[in-house]
Amino acid sequence: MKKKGNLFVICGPSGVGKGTVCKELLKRRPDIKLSISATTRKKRNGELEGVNYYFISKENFQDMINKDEFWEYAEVYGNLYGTPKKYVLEHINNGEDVLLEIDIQGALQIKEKYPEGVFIFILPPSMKELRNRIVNRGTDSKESIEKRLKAAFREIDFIDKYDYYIINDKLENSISKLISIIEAEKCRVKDDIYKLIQKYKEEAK
Ligand SMILES: Nc1nc2c(ncn2[C@@H]2O[C@H](COP(=O)(O)OP(=O)(O)O)[C@@H](O)[C@H]2O)c(=O)[nH]1
Ligand SMILES: Nc1ncnc2c1ncn2[C@@H]1O[C@H](COP(=O)(O)OP(=O)(O)O)[C@@H](O)[C@H]1O
Repeated sequence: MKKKGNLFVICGPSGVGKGTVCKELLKRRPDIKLSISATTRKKRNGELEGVNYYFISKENFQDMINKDEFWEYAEVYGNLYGTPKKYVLEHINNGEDVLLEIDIQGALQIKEKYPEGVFIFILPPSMKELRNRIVNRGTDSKESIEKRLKAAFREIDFIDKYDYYIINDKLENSISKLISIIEAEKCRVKDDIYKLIQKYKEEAK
């Protein structure tokens, strides 16, 4: 059986820089596969279909739920978001590492189904800076910003569900930390190590 790839799940409050960190990571590590989620949220200026999300109608989203095509899905800030199951499982089973950028409700569902996933929480340097980042991004209404900031406190309370945290202060440092986590996980002693040990034993015969 082929060695499975790792699953990395990135979470954190809106505006903390998850998208920015993931984008930068993938530039440096094109070997990592990013799962593109489906959402019923409206496309923001500059976002692209099939790059940021698959932007679909509520009816199509429901259709995907009915066909059991999501690995997880949740309602976040009034819109539906889901991880298409096929892409993720195909790549993991093919030995490739997969990155998910999802909310806490989704992360908890994945943790149930796939506890060997690596759960990483991105924290802001301060709540003041978090607000600045959401405001300066310029993509959200005042109401949407308040919704996101309130949710930030609720999400932070789940920190004990995660394996790692990264304070996204300087982007460069955050990327280095994330790459260190990814590399460390590749060296974790897991079931597949026994096959290698067996091979060593065979060689020594
Ligand atoms: N459960 C779940 N959450 C998702 C998925 N895709 C994105 N999200 C989360 O939905 C939230 C809103 O994302 P988005 O609309 O891009 O807004 P932003 O976080 O303000 O940039 C974020 O917490 C994302 O991590 C998904 O497939 N499943
Ligand atoms: N390390 C950082 N330092 C300063 N600004 C950042 C950093 N990371 C991201 N940003 C900025 O913060 C804003 C929110 O980032 P974004 O990636 O959209 O967050 P999220 O995906 O978590 O909602 C963007 O304007 C982005 O350029």
